Amino acid sequence: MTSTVLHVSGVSKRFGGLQALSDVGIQIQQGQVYGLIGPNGAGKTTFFNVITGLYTPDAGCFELGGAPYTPQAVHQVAKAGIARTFQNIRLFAEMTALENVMVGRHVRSASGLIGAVLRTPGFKAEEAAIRQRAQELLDYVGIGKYADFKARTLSYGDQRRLEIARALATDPKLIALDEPAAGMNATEKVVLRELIDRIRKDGRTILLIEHDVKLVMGLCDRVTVLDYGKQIAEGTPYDVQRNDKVIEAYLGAGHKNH
Ligand SMILES: Nc1ncnc2c1ncn2[C@@H]1O[C@H](COP(=O)(O)OP(=O)(O)OP(=O)(O)O)[C@@H](O)[C@H]1O
Repeated sequence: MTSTVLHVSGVSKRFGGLQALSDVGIQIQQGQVYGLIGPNGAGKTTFFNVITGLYTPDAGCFELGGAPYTPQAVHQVAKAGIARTFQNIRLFAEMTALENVMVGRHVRSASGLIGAVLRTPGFKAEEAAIRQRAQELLDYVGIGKYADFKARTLSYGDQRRLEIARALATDPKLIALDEPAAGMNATEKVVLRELIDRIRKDGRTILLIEHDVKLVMGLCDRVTVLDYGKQIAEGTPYDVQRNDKVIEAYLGAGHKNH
């Protein structure tokens, strides 16, 4: 039986005179990789930012895990169960890879800030468990041997994998990846694809914005295509690729062909 992890409908967002999103909706089922594609400026990042609480929409209904969900402050979004990565990697550059993942895990910690400041026994035990889990996640994404390296010293591809480990550390209902393959070379993309596939096989649900259409088509169960803020197609990669509006949006005048 499938269950809906994220149900979003009627999302609109205007920036001054620009309608960046008009009545956009998606439904993501448990265990799916769901792709969001579209030419430059189509509204993908805006949609992502609305779902993850960075932008307040002008309209829209949201349900996460079957319950009403209001994407407001970013930390509330993480607590509600959506973890995201960013187009421009956002790691704590001077912290180690392990510490970066531990920060993600603290979203779920019980002893909280007071426990951390007072270093209560409960906090220390929890800290050890968080450390162990963080190491497991680094191993899982394939960079366990870099646990003690500062994040800024890792290669681009490894930094992206570290971001994914940090997102997984929050035990999210949905993991939202914003252009995870951006700037990667062909070999790194293959490794990334394997990793996303593995995350899916382990029962996680993924929303993916990606410019690399080949990657999206190879990975996703369903895809939504945006163009000028409108949803021009939704369906399986097979169907979407053959949709006339999609072909026009990607190849038509005024758009850069990806
Ligand atoms: N904070 C903002 N203020 C004003 N306009 C914005 C803002 N964010 C996005 N826009 C505009 O909204 C439109 C959609 O942009 P968005 O970044 O969501 O597109 P995108 O599909 O993610 O593009 P890209 O593929 O280039 O990342 C663009 O015309 C953009 O200039």
